[in-house]
Amino acid sequence: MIMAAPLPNPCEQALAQWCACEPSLAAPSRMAVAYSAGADSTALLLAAWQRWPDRVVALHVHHGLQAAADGFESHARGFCLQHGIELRVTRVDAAHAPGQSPEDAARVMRYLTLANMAQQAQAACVLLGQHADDQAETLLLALSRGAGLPGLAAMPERFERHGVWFGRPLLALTSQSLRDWLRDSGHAFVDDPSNSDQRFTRNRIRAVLMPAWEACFPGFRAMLARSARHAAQAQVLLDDLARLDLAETGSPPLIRSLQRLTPERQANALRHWLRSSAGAAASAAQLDELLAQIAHCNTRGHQIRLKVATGFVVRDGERLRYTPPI
Ligand SMILES: Nc1ncnc2c1ncn2[C@@H]1O[C@H](COP(=O)(O)OP(=O)(O)OP(=O)(O)O)[C@@H](O)[C@H]1O
Repeated sequence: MIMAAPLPNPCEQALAQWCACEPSLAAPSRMAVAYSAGADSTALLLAAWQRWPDRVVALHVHHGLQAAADGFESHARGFCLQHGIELRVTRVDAAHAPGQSPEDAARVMRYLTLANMAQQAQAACVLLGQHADDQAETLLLALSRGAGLPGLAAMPERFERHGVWFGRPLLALTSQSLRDWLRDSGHAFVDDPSNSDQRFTRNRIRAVLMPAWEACFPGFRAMLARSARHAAQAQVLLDDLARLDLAETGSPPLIRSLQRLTPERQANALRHWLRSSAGAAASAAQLDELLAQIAHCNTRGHQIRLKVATGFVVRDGERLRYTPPI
């Protein structure tokens, strides 16, 4: 009897291509995979384990608040035991701040926890399982919220957070291709029940918008990914321009120097200053108001005090200053 050859895991090629752009990861001493026990990170974990058999560590974050979290952890333990993959688990309880959604709080806590675990494991990088559908959803979500370029750039293939490198090697693969491979190869994974909860905007985009786009524009995911890359490139240029302008205005910026820039360049420089010095994201309305205040700041007595993010931008003599919340 002729045995069918095992199907190749599509993540293996995607991982090889991603690594080819990362010469520093040609021979990592340790590599971490953020493993939720869901479909995507399961396929990714198996590809990473195939590539670096003795150097992969799976990192699982147990979200204590979620009812199904115990089940995810026990599945993750069983799966890693079965394959001889080292697994590390950390339990977190991410309480959300007023005005912050529970999902955002959980995401922020997850990245911090993954970074800490990766440092303890001395891993060169943490690989994440987001794919082309996630990227398309992120872009559609950004468009629906009127996002600027940083939002339209969607998710980068690599980024640094909390002193640790994170990578997304699967951004060109569709969710369906990963699930088909897992099913055909007989690998088990868990489905997070909250992924089908229609109260979440992202889930409505997945259930309603994505099939409609696919019906009108087959293969639209690759096109959206291309748009996101264009936006990311343009954002790099805007960041370069902001750094040049802030070198002229000083940081914190001199009000008179800001006034010499066009309003668009002022807004770009201020956004960059607030983000890089205080981690503060100004809304479009807040920036408009700040630009109007700067334009009218022509006398010694002109005060500026504007709420931006959770703190205030104030006039401090000749300069602006950001005061974070106490
Ligand atoms: N609890 C967790 N522990 C470790 N990593 C996680 C966890 N939740 C998510 N991740 C990582 O973040 C990526 C994106 O998270 P997201 O919530 O979109 O995925 P998921 O549906 O929970 O899981 P998967 O992407 O594996 O199907 C995952 O692919 C995985 O790499």
